Amino acid sequence: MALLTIDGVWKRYQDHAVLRGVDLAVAPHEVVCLIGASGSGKSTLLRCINLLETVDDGAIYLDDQEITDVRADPDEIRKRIGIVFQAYNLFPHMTVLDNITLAPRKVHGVTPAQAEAQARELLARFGLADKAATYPDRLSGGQQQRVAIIRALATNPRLLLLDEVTSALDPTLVNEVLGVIRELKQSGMTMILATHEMSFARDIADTICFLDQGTLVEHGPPAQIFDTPQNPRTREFLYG
Ligand SMILES: Nc1ncnc2c1ncn2[C@@H]1O[C@H](COP(=O)(O)OP(=O)(O)OP(=O)(O)O)[C@@H](O)[C@H]1O
Repeated sequence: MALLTIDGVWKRYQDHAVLRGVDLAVAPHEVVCLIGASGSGKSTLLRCINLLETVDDGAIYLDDQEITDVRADPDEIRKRIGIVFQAYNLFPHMTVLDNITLAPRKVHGVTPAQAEAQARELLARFGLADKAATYPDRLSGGQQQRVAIIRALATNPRLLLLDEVTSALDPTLVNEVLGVIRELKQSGMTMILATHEMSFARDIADTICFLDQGTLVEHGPPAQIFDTPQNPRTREFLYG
């Protein structure tokens, strides 16, 4: 059974259709990478899944519950779907620990002691145990992005969405964030990533989805999409 099902999703801004009937099923523990030119709709699709955008047509299901239903509670859904952006968006006036525990405490009713214990466990797991009391501006970009990923994990999401999480980083810092993503894959986390890094996508994805002007043109295992793309638009995008 799919963990996430995207069923005929359309998104329009004014008259411009940014997503055109996207269908996709994501299995538990699957890692999906969205690739495609700038403006093809990768971020918009992630934002629709996290309910940061409303869909105009179609539906999205998480564990068979329609999350795009108007009666669904966005806060409850977002507890189950973490999202991390290119710009880490940490709160500058809060320590690392407070950034991580904020949502579990304030939105999800976890006790401060429980939230702190879990945050410290995650910090230790990702090599940042000594940064709990540090403010974001004292951290490198790679460390800030790792904290942002930990913050998204702090509500124990079923699914993690990662939108170009290495694009703002100095190349030397990219690997530490990619390492975190690899470790999450090993631990069985279901993830959907939007990325421009083809070698990373090939390395980490179970499934590559190629989006072109809002249409999911082709999807399949990395070897199939990169070595034997079936659609001429995929070939054009990958090999010019
Ligand atoms: N709030 C908005 N209002 C109007 N148009 C928007 C809005 N958000 C996105 N768009 C448009 O939707 C299209 C898809 O954008 P989106 O950011 O999803 O693409 P993307 O594939 O993630 O691009 P990139 O790789 O550059 O991040 C673009 O044409 C963009 O200009």
